Amino acid sequence: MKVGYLGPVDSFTYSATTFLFDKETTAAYPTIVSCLKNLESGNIDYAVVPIENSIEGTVNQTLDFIFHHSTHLIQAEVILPINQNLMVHPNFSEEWRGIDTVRSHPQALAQTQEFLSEWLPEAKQEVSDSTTQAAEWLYDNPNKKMGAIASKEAAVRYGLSIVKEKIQDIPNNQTRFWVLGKEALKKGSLKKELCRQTMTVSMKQNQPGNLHKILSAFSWREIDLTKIESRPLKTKLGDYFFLLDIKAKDSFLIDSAIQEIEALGGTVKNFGSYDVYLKKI
Ligand SMILES: O=C(O)C(=O)C[C@]1(C(=O)O)C=C[C@@H](O)C=C1
Repeated sequence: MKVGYLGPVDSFTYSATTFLFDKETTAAYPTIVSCLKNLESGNIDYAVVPIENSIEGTVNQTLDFIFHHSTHLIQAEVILPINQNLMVHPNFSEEWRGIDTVRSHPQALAQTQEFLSEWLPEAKQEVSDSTTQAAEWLYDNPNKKMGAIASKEAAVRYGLSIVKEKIQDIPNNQTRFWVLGKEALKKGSLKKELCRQTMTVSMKQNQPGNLHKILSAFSWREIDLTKIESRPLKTKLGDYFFLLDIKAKDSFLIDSAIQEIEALGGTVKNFGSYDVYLKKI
């Protein structure tokens, strides 16, 4: 079995991956899309990718790829506490306030905007494919007056100095990661938090009451929606699909809600029913 993830080693996605899988089975990919494409082409059996953060919200790259291209289902979810750290090359640990650029994954930059605007208001913000990739870049460029935002583990791996820890805008920062694959994945040894089902719904055209009709199919059956979000369909301005997360209890009730939505002209795409696991620090 081979499990792909957004790497390199010590990215937050790596931490979510090794919570469920042996390190020996894992393979790092440089971007979310390359990881998901390798799943589609059969080079790996599962892909682990971030989907949502408590500060910055949905990871659109992940959602869009799954909606438009994926033939796999979500088989599990891991929720991970996320502590972001500002690190520099040890050459600059005394004068870190003078760094002119901070690099990280866009999600990590977004999670630390309050810190950056207070402590490094003049520094440029540059994006990297993952937090660890930014740390690796600092290691490769010891003479640049730059900082990276990444995990503690990444700082240790690349011999960088953490100058401020836990710099995310809220203390209880968490990210959800989805494990996609063809085969069901049950981790009997781990306590699951809940079962979730995720689907998208799109309606043929914008008509009054469309969203109300979708929601009422769930509400009168007392099905608990935990998230709803709209994303562009990428057809033309004003066309959207809706992403729905549901607390999965009774699959018969959910199936009948889907039938009702389809009878109303909606197109439903099932992303999967899966167990959710919480990793504690
Ligand atoms: O860059 C990483 O380390 C990742 O695993 C990606 C990612 C994300 O895309 O949300 C994962 C968790 C954090 O929210 C920040 C970055």
